Amino acid sequence: MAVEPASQVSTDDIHVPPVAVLGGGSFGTALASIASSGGARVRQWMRDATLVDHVNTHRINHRYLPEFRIHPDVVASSDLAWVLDQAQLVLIAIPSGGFRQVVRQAAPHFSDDAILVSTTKGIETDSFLLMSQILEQETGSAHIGVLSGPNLAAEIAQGHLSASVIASDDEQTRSRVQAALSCDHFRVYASNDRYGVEMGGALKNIYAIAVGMAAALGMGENTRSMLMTRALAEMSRFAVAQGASPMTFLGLAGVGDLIVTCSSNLSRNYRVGYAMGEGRTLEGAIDALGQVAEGVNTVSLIVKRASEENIYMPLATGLYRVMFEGVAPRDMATALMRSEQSSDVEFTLPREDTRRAQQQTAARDIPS
Ligand SMILES: NC(=O)C1=CN([C@@H]2O[C@H](COP(=O)(O)OP(=O)(O)OC[C@H]3O[C@@H](n4cnc5c(N)ncnc54)[C@H](OP(=O)(O)O)[C@@H]3O)[C@@H](O)[C@H]2O)C=CC1
Ligand SMILES: O=C(CO)COP(=O)(O)O
Repeated sequence: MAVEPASQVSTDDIHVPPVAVLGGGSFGTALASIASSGGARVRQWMRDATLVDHVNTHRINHRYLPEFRIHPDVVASSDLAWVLDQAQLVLIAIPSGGFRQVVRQAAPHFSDDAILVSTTKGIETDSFLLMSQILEQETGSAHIGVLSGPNLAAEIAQGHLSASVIASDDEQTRSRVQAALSCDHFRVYASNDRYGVEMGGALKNIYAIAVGMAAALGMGENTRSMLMTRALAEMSRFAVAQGASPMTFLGLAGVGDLIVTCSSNLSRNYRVGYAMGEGRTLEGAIDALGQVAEGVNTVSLIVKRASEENIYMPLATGLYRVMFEGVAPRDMATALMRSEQSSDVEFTLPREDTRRAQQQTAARDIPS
């Protein structure tokens, strides 16, 4: 059970709506302190009672964010009903594998009209649903949003200036989250493309694995740039085919998040790729990480869906074959470099136009 610090007991004079954070990992921990710094009553749920005691006693989440001093007013608890009591904003930072189960447990305790926000960058395996769609299914709430952007938890914890996107069709959700999470070092932008923002967050993890692998193999900066730019083309091609706005991929939740996860050793997805590039097996890389890298599951789901819907995703497909079918990364790189010529920005020169031009050239070149 939670231990309430003295500063938490009297919150009657605080008019900022109470916040609940579900998840005791690195991102949930960073977000709880941000919300608390804005003056909200913040309660953070984590399932492990030992970690709860440690957080409340030492103000450190030694398991997930050991260098970070948690805001004095955040109270951790493993009592879900108590954490959610009167909460007007609920931030859910649970990996996609456990997301639905936690939402099901929590749903009976959500306050009427509470704003429910997923911060999770993954896809549910069996249903291919994004986390906000699970929230919709499980609660029927009209106040659902997604928070996504270039937000390495460890950097937020260090106070580095960072920005994110709250995406929702619901204006109240957007403005309440902007108010609750904005502070001197964290800035929240708004979007109404919930699907695009959420899909961007899930997809970029795939390419962080690919770039991590290429880095371990000694790639140059030209290579990194090529991979990231073509990754952006693939991500937007896939998401737009599913209904997202292409413009979203120009923003923080698209190219912004892609840049940070493909550039930093703090990204767990990048680290899985790097470990595989050094010669570890996938299982070895995951074990060495000891945390969730959502991209490992996402790449399988996306490659399957892209194949079913005939969406051209050579990088994701190549990565899948390296990760799960034992193809050597260098052989895959060569195959990709030698594959069919394509257009640069497909929204200006569609791939079909390039292909047609190639066919015409080939026909013209055939000697009669
Ligand atoms: N870390 C980051 O930099 C960022 C992460 N995200 C996203 O946030 C999501 C959460 O990530 P993050 O906080 O980093 O995760 P971590 O891996 O740091 O921690 C995961 C947390 O979720 C808990 N958890 C896992 N499964 C369950 C379950 N079935 N029931 C209850 N609790 C569970 C874990 O509890 P236990 O310790 O008991 O296993 C732990 O508290 C991910 O989808 C990630 O993509 C988004 C932006 C940045
Ligand atoms: O999403 C993230 C940063 O925006 C965190 O990425 P990882 O899950 O790869 O650590």
